[in-house]
Amino acid sequence: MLSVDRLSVDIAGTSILRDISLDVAAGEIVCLVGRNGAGKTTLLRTLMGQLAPRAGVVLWRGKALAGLPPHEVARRGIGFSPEESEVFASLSVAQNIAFGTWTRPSRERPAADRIAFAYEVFPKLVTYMARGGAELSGGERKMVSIARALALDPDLLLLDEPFEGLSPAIIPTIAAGIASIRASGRAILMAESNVQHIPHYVSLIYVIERGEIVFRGSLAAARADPLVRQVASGLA
Ligand SMILES: Nc1ncnc2c1ncn2[C@@H]1O[C@H](COP(=O)(O)OP(=O)(O)OP(=O)(O)O)[C@@H](O)[C@H]1O
Repeated sequence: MLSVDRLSVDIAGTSILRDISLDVAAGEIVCLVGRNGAGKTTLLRTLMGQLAPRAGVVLWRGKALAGLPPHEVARRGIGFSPEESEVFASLSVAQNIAFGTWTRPSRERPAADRIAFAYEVFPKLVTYMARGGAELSGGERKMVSIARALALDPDLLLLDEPFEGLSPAIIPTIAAGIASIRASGRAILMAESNVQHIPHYVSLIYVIERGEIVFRGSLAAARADPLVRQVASGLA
């Protein structure tokens, strides 16, 4: 479904990602693990078309994404919830979630159905619909951010550290939402710096260190790997 082949990205003349190769199959949950500054956000932003690679190929359903702007990448079925959530403070929760649905018209699934699915994933949001974006906790903002991405009906959802900075009390709610997204058959590529946050049903782990993939394997293999133990926090 998504195939990344030897992707390299420079920012302001500095090499940030080098020769990244990675695959996500339909319906799979793939986790990109690495410490802060390893390059996880840079990779997700490049996949979304927010950064241009220096070299390499990104294929989505067999077609190159090179040069497409972020809204075109989203139209092709890739959604993104950034680490900072990026909820619009001046819009209500309902407006934030509906925002942009017109950019992905679909005759099979009208916007109302896609929005309804987003509320099914995070039922608590129904009670906050009228609340302003500026009046939300970090966990509520995270739910709105993921729900907004879901309302565009992505087949692949990119989640950048969805648990980062959240209160422990809200983490199970976000984890349950991710589980229901997975149950709906959508694929997820999730960046994470803490191995304890990785769902046990993850299909594949990639570990990124200083802009390079240094490990690819199962969660059990990752937990047993001495190199992974050095670069990923949360390993017991
Ligand atoms: N706009 C930028 N200008 C210069 N350097 C940048 C820029 N964006 C990212 N970097 C650098 O690229 C490297 C990778 O950053 P990135 O944000 O991708 O890491 P990360 O793994 O997502 O970590 P974090 O969780 O801390 O965001 C870091 O060294 C960072 O300082």
